[in-house]
Amino acid sequence: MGERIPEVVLNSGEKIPMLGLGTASSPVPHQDLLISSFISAIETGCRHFDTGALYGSEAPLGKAIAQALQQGRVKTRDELFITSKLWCTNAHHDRVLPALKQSLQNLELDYIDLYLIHWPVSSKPVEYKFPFDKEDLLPMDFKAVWEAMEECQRLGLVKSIGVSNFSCKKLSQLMVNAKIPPAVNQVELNPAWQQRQLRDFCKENGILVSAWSPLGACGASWGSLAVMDSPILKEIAAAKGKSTAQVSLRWIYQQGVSVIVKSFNKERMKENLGIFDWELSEEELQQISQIPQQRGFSGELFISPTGPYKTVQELWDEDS
Ligand SMILES: NC(=O)C1=CN([C@@H]2O[C@H](COP(=O)(O)OP(=O)(O)OC[C@H]3O[C@@H](n4cnc5c(N)ncnc54)[C@H](OP(=O)(O)O)[C@@H]3O)[C@@H](O)[C@H]2O)C=CC1
Ligand SMILES: O=C[C@H](O)[C@@H](O)[C@@H](O)[C@H](O)C(=O)O
Repeated sequence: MGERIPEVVLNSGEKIPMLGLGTASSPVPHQDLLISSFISAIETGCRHFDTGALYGSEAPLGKAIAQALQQGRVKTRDELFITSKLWCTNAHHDRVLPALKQSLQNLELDYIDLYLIHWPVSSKPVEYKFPFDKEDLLPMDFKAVWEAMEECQRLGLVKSIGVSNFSCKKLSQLMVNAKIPPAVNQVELNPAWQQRQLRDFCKENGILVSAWSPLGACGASWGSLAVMDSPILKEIAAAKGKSTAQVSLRWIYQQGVSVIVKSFNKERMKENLGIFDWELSEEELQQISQIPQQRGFSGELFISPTGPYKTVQELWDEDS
């Protein structure tokens, strides 16, 4: 068992580990590699796993969980925190529950801990394909989709519900009719994209912000080295005898944001867990606040002349 990972209590009353293993990778590796990576993550002490209908990692994660329980690496399923996400094609009132049941079947689980609306956009309920055809993009009926998400929680199939890639404005629109507030908003967040306005808004509304691409997705086609090559982060890392990745992950955690970091390498998994027994000083935090800000994932994928968002400004609402 590695470093004890701190937990916080969500507005649902459920606890969430403040660091989780991201499982998205493109292309999707062989299922056996994914299963062994997830077993390794459990061995290093990771208990929070982030997947989604989009990722192709639900089934191997389910197999890794079953193996870990059978091998006694975790005593009960309740020790784990499993997040999955509703994809755009199923972001329609009557398709939410069937989509969740499909994810539960893939994961071989009776419930998941957190279910997120993946993007604030629906698409025609055609057979799943990715990349999707932009003419299939549709406005999301926040009220109807969120009512269906709330029903999933009331049925006990999910412990907490939330969103991903929602701006302050879109969160406000969703919360107008919400009977259950979103517990989490999972967004791109790292020292090169600090999302201060969104963090302040979510804190005021009791919503936990969770950071995706905390290392700038340095391995993804659309990712960047803005984090891993940051002179400020590298200088702080050298002075503290930590890695640049650890400084980035620690900075995120020290903002009260949970971290979803992907690594399929056991040594780097261990490295990423080593962020809870030291801290960044006020001076170091001040230095990091000076890092030039640039969103990594533009969201162009969801922009269409016939879609709900015709510009990235309409998607992100100028959050910074
Ligand atoms: N809600 C959403 O829309 C989105 C959610 N996500 C979630 O967030 C997760 C993490 O974000 P992701 O975009 O994957 O990118 P990350 O910022 O987590 O970076 C992952 C990359 O960093 C490498 N890496 C990991 N640890 C280290 C380290 N200590 N030192 C150097 N390199 C390291 C990994 O390589 P290696 O594996 O070889 O270690 C991988 O190539 C995703 O897997 C997914 O679960 C991601 C994007 C969007
Ligand atoms: O949607 C497809 C795009 O790759 C982008 O959405 C992904 O980064 C996805 O959000 C994820 O969760 O990894």
